[in-house]
Amino acid sequence: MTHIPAILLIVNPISGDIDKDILIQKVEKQVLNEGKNLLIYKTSGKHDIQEITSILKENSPQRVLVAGGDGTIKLCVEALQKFDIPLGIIPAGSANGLAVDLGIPTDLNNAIDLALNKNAKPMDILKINGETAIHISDIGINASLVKNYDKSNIRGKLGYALQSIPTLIDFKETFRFKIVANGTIKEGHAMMIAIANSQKYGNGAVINPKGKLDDGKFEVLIFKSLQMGKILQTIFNEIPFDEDFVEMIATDVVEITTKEAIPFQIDGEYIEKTKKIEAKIFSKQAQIIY
Ligand SMILES: Nc1ncnc2c1ncn2[C@@H]1O[C@H](COP(=O)(O)OP(=O)(O)OP(=O)(O)O)[C@@H](O)[C@H]1O
Repeated sequence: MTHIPAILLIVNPISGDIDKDILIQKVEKQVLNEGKNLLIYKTSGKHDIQEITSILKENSPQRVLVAGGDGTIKLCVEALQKFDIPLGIIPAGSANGLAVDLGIPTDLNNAIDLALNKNAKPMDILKINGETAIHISDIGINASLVKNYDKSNIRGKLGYALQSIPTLIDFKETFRFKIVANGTIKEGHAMMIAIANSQKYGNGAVINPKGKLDDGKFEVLIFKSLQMGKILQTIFNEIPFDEDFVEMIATDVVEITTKEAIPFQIDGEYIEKTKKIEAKIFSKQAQIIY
């Protein structure tokens, strides 16, 4: 009996606002045209990593396609850790931070075509306080903005813009930090410290122009300035990144401690206030198609 190669499509039914039935039909059509089998797994939000792992073991798909936002991509990256299978991304979340950063097409047909046909490239993955991180994490003013946005009902760019007002009320002063990286210690005051392997937030704002996804290093970006307006304009992608205004440390491991507990987010998801962050890079842990 000849073996028919399989493609596994992992769909988050609740992420973003794309119609997932149409998405599945489009993927199905292309996969069948290529003479392959399509397996579909819809996430439930519970035990997804275990479920995906057993499908991978049983079916050894040629590639995995994920339709969801950063949270869904992250769980696929975790499930794929022990397998050498490429992961293609079909942006179907609300913000799609990593997909924007990787330049994945927003057009559904083009994204599917790329995910099914292009070769994968290795990508470094971060562990931050024990959590897998695939995009940009930070403490300070942006994490505070993410927290306020999560609590509000207005989505999208306007939602973020509106939350800049309560964020500025909450977050008026710099915080004291200590960074240990590359065998050196740096201390000072900052409005925000980001940990980034890639370059851009989901709105396209470049905050880490030197970020490379496969160099075994990530960047710690210290936004020291008290010019709050300029920081927010950078985050909102209204002004270009100004190197003079941000200090950058390239490293493979970092410990950041702060005097007080500071708002903290990983990949657009608010975690909690924290006083200590430990981050480490794991070189070329994922095979991503982009
Ligand atoms: N069937 C489901 N019901 C409820 N929650 C789910 C389900 N499937 C997945 N989830 C949850 O969805 C979250 C991931 O969503 P994801 O980040 O991919 O989308 P998003 O929030 O719309 O996009 P983005 O991160 O781009 O803003 C995870 O917390 C996961 O547990």
